Amino acid sequence: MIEARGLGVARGGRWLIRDAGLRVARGEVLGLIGPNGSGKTTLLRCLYGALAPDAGEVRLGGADIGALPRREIARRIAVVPQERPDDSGQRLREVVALGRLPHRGLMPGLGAGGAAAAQHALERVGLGAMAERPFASLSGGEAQRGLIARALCQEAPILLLDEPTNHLDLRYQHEVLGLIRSLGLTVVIVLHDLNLAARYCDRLALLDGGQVIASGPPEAVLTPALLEPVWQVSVTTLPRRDSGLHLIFAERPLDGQNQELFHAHH
Ligand SMILES: Nc1ncnc2c1ncn2[C@@H]1O[C@H](COP(=O)(O)OP(=O)(O)OP(=O)(O)O)[C@@H](O)[C@H]1O
Repeated sequence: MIEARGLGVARGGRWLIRDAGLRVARGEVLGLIGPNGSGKTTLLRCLYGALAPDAGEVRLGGADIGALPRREIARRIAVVPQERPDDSGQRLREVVALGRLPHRGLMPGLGAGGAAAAQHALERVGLGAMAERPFASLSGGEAQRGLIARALCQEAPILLLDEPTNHLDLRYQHEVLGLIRSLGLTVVIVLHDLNLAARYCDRLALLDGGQVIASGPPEAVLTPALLEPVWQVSVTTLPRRDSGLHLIFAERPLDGQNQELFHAHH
């Protein structure tokens, strides 16, 4: 449904992304993982046409995204970016309702359907009671959930998210990722927390130095052999009771304390 082939982005004589390829099937949740500066945001921006690649192409439903009008892309792809929008004194419900823009006709005004969609999206992220709050007054986590509500309100079949759990406490990390999974959308999500990636993604793509160095199901990508050279930490994988795996990190090769923790789980 969305596919990148041979993507390259160059800046200042350096490839930020090099020969990157990925394919996301309909209804699949793909996690983009990789260390700081590995090119995750750059790749994501190419996927929604915000950045034109210097090599390769992104295909959306078979068409080159570079040839599609912005409004058409917005009907098909909703984005939760890393940065908060510039504050223009809007209330939360107004920011969320902006998600309806690609569905509006030429007539101004949101209409009752749009207002109901905004309220419904706010309730899904647990912010139903805060609709009238100025967006600027929200905490980091509330604002983040507000931007997710804006994307849900857009009702696009593809959802791209850049570190959506950044400001969220533990409860909302799981609630929001559980919600995203339950929507049945095609999702590409940048995640720093590899345990969340293991739990909520169908497949992972591992970026390092602008290249996709591994991709596949979490069990195939989250291995000590792949992760340790990339992050320069020691990695231990533990099976989870409910299937899947859990990772433990240490600065050095396993010391006595981590060995004890490991054995306590077995
Ligand atoms: N316009 C630009 N000009 C030069 N270098 C850039 C530009 N934009 C990004 N970069 C560099 O490209 C590399 C990849 O950046 P990117 O933001 O895609 O990484 P990331 O994996 O999302 O990182 P993080 O985990 O820190 O958010 C970084 O080294 C960054 O400094």
